[in-house]
Amino acid sequence: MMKPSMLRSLHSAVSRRSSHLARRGYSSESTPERKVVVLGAAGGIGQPLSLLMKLNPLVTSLSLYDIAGTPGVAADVSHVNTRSEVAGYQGEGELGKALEGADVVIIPAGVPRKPGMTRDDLFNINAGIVKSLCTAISKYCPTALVNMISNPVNSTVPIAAEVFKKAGTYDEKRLFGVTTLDVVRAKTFYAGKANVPVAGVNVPVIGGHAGITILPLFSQATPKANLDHDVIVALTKRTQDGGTEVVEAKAGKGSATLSMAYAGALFADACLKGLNGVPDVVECSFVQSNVTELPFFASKVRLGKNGVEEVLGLGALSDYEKQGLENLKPELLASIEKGIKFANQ
Ligand SMILES: NC(=O)c1ccc[n+]([C@@H]2O[C@H](COP(=O)([O-])OP(=O)(O)OC[C@H]3O[C@@H](n4cnc5c(N)ncnc54)[C@H](O)[C@@H]3O)[C@@H](O)[C@H]2O)c1
Ligand SMILES: O=C(O)C[C@H](O)C(=O)O
Repeated sequence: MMKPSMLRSLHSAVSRRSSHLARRGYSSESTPERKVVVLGAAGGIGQPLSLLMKLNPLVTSLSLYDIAGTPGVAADVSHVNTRSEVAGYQGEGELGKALEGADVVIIPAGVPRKPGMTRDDLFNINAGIVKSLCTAISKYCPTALVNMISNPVNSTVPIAAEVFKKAGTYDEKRLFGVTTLDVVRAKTFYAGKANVPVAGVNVPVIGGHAGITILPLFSQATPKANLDHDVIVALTKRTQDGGTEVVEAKAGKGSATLSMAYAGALFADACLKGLNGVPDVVECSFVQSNVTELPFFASKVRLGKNGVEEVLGLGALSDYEKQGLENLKPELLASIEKGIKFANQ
């Protein structure tokens, strides 16, 4: 028989734990049912991302779709003893069922780069894939938050917007280009140079997701460090070339998959927390925007119950960053216009 004092301390430990989880948006009593769909779930990103979403206690239903290979991935992931139910769907005939009732749809479907390619070289194949998947989203889950990972993000997000507009389902608050990997890289590289613990580092990354359109704002990085200008220039270039660094190291076997799965899981988790009403969820993302004259732009975004609650301004930029911002605009605009044109052909 447990003594009353022991019962009291057990009870207070449990309530401390539940209020800690509730603050992080994880309380099972207050957490609604959430369905997350991964399109391209059998791929290099899709598989580890599916596992990470299975580990997320905010997810109750995990739907894994691909043109092939999903029964195996779903069977494998479904044995993990966490909250969500897992279902695998394979082939276009099952896409509708995969999407129905989705709260968040994550799209890592499409081909990755090989050495020597730009992300734009993927346009011809991936634009068509994204167009058909977004057509299905507008039909089967028009109110889901869409997390676009497929490259070139600078064009695939505008393609998705046009598809949704044509279907009459476009809500700019619900469409996100996932640029979290740029933030993850900027944080890692900055922590190394500033010699600070990476867990406490924050670096906003604005613009887009390709080469010079990726603009990390190290002048706003925290904790502050007095890094020389040439170090900032090198950090900026390394962040912009982070994807290429991985593509070259993989030598023809694809691009970032594990770090991308991590970044995609972080961003989807932020979307779920926003949907669940957790306050002050802020992440960088490539969204419809009027912070510059470009129609889509990555910056800090506050996430809420309807997706984007507020697109935050850029804050103060250094002269180097101001120049970087002007330099990226023509390329980013051309990629956005290319996507819009493709979707309207
Ligand atoms: N946003 C980012 O930061 C970021 C980072 C890394 C990679 N990416 C991009 O993510 C994409 C996927 O990369 P990967 O390494 O996982 O590639 P991968 O080839 O390993 O996997 C892609 C998966 O997509 C599937 N697929 C193809 N057509 C499909 C369709 N119509 N419907 C559903 N699934 C389909 C394939 O069967 C495959 O399983 C690439 O375009 C890559 O450039 C983006
Ligand atoms: O670099 C790529 O092609 C993949 C991705 O966009 C990345 O940044 O790693």
